[in-house]
Amino acid sequence: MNDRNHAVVQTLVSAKDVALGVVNCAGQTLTIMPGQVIGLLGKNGAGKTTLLDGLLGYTFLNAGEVTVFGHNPTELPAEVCSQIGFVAQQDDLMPWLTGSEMLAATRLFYKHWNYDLADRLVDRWSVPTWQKISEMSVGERQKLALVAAMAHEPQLLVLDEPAASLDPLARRALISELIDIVADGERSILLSSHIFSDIERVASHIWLLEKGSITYQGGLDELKESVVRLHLTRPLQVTASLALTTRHVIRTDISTGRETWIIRGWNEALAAECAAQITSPYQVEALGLEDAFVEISQ
Ligand SMILES: Nc1ncnc2c1ncn2[C@@H]1O[C@H](COP(=O)(O)OP(=O)(O)OP(=O)(O)O)[C@@H](O)[C@H]1O
Repeated sequence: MNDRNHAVVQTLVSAKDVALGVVNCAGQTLTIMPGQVIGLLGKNGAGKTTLLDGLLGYTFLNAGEVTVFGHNPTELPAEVCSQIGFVAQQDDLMPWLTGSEMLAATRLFYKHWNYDLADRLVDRWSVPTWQKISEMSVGERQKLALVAAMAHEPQLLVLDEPAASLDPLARRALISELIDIVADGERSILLSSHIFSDIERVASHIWLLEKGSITYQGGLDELKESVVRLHLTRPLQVTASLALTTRHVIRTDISTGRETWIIRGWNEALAAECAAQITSPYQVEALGLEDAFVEISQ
């Protein structure tokens, strides 16, 4: 097998030039590789759910091409479907079944079902499996949907805001399960969430969706390091023009005696330019993921 074939086999999901609904990723290729945990971030209405639906073949694309395990996602063979676990933002559980009946029905679709894992998750999350789904709370339904998506140990787990209705204990349990899932480097997770502390705990990579377009695809740490606040003392004294730096300033706050630049694309070259040319005191403030997202999205 040559390197090119090897790369194709290894890529779990590839999405090129995808357009559907508000999503327009013309000129962009998104990939999910084994072992990656991708946090999909974006404001309300950015198109996260739309993109996930397109990647999994639940919605037809207007343009572009997606492959999932090398197949068109609208025509996935059964053995590929069994390698995918999905929890939708709004669950589609059958309300007339009890939790146990629902899990029993779900496992009929899979050759592999880890009974111990399902029992452990039900126990850990105190899912009332004897109750009818229609009588469960929103959080209990979300936990049941997670058990159903995880018990067949899929190679690709796709979660659309999986923790939105979970209490902090259940959320922590979910994150530790997700960390265990990817520990062997073989399985991958794509999850959208507005809970940035969760994303920071579990994600290796980030897809940042802004108004339907991916504006960042890369490592979590690299994203955090690329957005800084530069706090400058006024009046600002520079020895030459800061052409490179100022091109990357996305916002400026000015108050008495202080000036703050929000810089996107911070790197060694910009740091060196500032160090060489700004003679008045200044500090560089590194940001957490949530602050970086807020600054980028304003
Ligand atoms: N069923 C639908 N019918 C018509 N338009 C829709 C539908 N679902 C989504 N949209 C449109 O697509 C846009 C993106 O919605 P989507 O659910 O993908 O956003 P999102 O990033 O997941 O948002 P949120 O963070 O609020 O879940 C919405 O603003 C809406 O205009």
